[in-house]
Amino acid sequence: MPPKSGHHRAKNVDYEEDDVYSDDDYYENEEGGGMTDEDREQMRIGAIKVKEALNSSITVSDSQIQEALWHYYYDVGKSVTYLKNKHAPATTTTQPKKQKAVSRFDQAVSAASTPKKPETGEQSAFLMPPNRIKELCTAPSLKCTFQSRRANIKDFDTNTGASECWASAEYPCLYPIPDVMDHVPLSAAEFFRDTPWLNVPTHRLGEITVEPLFPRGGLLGGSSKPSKLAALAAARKKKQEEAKNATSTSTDPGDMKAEADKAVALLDRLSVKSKESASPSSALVQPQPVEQKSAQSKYPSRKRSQTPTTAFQESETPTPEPETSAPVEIPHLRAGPSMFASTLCGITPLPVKRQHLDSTSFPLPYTSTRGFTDTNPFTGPSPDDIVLSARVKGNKSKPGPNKKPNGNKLAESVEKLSVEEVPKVKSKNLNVVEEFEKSGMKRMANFVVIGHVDHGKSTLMGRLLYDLKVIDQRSVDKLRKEAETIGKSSFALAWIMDQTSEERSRGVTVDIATNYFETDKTRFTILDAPGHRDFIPNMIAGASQADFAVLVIDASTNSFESGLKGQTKEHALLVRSMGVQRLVVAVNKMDTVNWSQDRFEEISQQMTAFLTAASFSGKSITFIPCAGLTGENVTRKIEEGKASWYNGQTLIEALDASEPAKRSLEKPFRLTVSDVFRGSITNPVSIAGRIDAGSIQVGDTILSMPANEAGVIKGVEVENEPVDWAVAGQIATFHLAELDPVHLRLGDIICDPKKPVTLTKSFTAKILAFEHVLPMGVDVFRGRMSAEANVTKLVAVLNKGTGEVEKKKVRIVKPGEVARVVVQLDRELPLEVGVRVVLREGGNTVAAGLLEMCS
Ligand SMILES: Nc1nc2c(ncn2[C@@H]2O[C@H](COP(=O)(O)OP(=O)(O)OP(=O)(O)O)[C@@H](O)[C@H]2O)c(=O)[nH]1
Repeated sequence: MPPKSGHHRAKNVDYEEDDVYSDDDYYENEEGGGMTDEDREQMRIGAIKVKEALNSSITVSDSQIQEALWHYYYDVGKSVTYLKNKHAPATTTTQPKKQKAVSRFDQAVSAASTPKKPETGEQSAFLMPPNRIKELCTAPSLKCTFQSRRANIKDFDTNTGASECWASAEYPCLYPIPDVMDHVPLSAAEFFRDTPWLNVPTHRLGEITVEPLFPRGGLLGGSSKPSKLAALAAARKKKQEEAKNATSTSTDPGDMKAEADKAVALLDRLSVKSKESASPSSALVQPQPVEQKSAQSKYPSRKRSQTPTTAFQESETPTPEPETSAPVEIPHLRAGPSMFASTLCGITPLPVKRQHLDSTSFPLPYTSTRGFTDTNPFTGPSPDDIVLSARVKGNKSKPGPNKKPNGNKLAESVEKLSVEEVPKVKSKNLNVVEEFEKSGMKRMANFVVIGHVDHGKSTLMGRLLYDLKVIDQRSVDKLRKEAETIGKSSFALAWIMDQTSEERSRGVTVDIATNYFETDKTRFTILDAPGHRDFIPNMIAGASQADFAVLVIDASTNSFESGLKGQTKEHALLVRSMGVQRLVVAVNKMDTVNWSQDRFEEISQQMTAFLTAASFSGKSITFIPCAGLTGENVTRKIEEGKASWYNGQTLIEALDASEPAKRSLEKPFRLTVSDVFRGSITNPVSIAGRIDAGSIQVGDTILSMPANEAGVIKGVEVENEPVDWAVAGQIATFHLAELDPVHLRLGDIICDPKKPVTLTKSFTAKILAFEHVLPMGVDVFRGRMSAEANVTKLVAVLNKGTGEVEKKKVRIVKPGEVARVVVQLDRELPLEVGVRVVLREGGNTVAAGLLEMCS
């Protein structure tokens, strides 16, 4: 049952006359279990394709096909493979080979029952009376191994009381025994009374192997996934095995097959810019071949994790693989016998020999780690030094007239023995704003790539990075090969951005992917957002870090239209209400419409009308025709003769023409946490995020809100290079000290402890309504932070242009209206005036707005 939308709730309200809407609107999304028209259409077409592909090779119901399509986001290939794997084995039971081997048990059972002629194609099927089936499946005293004797009940005939069953060595009993069997009394002993092998001596009886009676579940029946712990253990085990295998070069064809099977899992490791490679210290633990440090390593990207706990689990999972290049001497760690044991056993205890561990055996984590100087335990004074220096300080008599021994020396020295807290991380005490101005740093811009699912966002960004040589040819060739192995060759460029195996196998972006490139003028950060509506919260997190947006639209027939009904409009509205003013509209896949000028103009006109209505200024919107797959008009002009009607900018020129965003350098430091992870062995607590305001430098003390816990900035990295400071607008990584990761959550605000962000329980906001808003329950999103809340009061409807009050006593805010509302949060959030939030309800974006007052 899909969650109720704002539409639904609105229906129960006593409307004013002008507020009445047709019922069709309200139930638009309710039919079809929350499926949109577009979903239904995709489902219909997908089901036809799947049926064609299955080619009546296996019998699968429509609902099973639909389940598979839904699960795989309408990916026909994946759905067909899944259905084949899931249902094909049933046909193997009919293979004559297996049926030949009818066991004596089966013969006995068959003889005792009333046989029914097997149906065509199911020669092995035979009838078994229900009492027998029940005996076989349930009799606790029956000493038989059901691995070879399980009965599968295919169909139960209620008239005859007979079930059509077939014995199978591979398939467990798939259905519960029908209740009607309970009425047929026949014990196991009776059943087997005349069988010669009943008198087998007990010591020769076989062991019982109890197989689960019911299916373990899968896509269509419960979860077949292992628990997180089991998955973790399996991943560890797999990793260890891989490490073992890596040491011995095997040419066994079996190994090669196993390798092929693991293709998808390996993709992560083969990824050009994995999380591990992003970290200098992880490179230390797992040395990479020199050629892997190609041009792209300059701009490695990192996928964001969903939750901080996951982030930690994930980062802890991969255990450092042993270095295979140098033989590692395993130290003998077993302790010698104790004195007591030696006396008892009469052994002369050997002199205690200190274990000498050379640096290759246990490499110190900091031996070659950049930026370690700050964390070297010997650079600072030891605890003894601290006490000694405090003592010296305490004993130092201050010059001046007050220098008089008062007789109470002990009390005086204790008073003076205040041990000053020596910061573990030294600060250079820089004037960061001056440093920034002096640095002559290129201007910086972060842009979020938005648009409906599959409109080509990741491919377009992959192409941009490839053409700008951020990604080298070798890496792209590798990706292409890997994509081909799983039949997704058209996604090779998209894989530059989409790096998780889930994203790659499904062909769908799930979370924000970050990457960097620069032009002569600007250093850009790409935030590639997922297009699928299920991942809107992730898209919001990306949009909250952006200075401007690139809206990608698929120009191909029907795709633009279906995108309009889907996320094209929703994404555009969201970024606008989150403060984004500039929009580059990439009219993509122009190759599919033969670079038609008419199509480009049709899309431009329709989108201009919509975007200006959504309060984007016409001057801030640029339309660029392009084709990410072929690369035309991305960084190079369109091939001559293809689109002589267009002589405007390429995509990269349009990006470069964007005005740099204003940076609030002088404001108190604010950072929105978008990732929490283990940076390296020496940096166990690291966060990443965009600096919203102010500046920061190594050694600064920070406060994590809402936990209200202090910590110290131990290191800063911008684009994976260590730096001394960072300023507003930059997306950076921060290694923290003296802060327990339990106090960090995605979406938290890191701030200046002297000017901390306030915790808010209730706020007044100016919102733009996407759906009907009335006093209702909502989820408030800010970056990756979210909390349950209630819209408690509709204060007024405002004029869109001037913001003046147009109507008080509001009972409902209609879609498209701007209103002032009061929102009560279920828990305190670090929110301030001027912050932008999104209100969602039941998976739909209801409104977005700007905080005007917090309390
Ligand atoms: N013909 C053609 N196909 C393209 C073009 N750009 C992308 N595609 C194809 O469109 C499909 C989807 O591309 P993606 O880049 O994954 O789309 P996306 O918008 O990033 O998808 P999500 O991130 O999951 O929303 C792939 O099969 C691409 O090969 C193009 O310019 N021309």
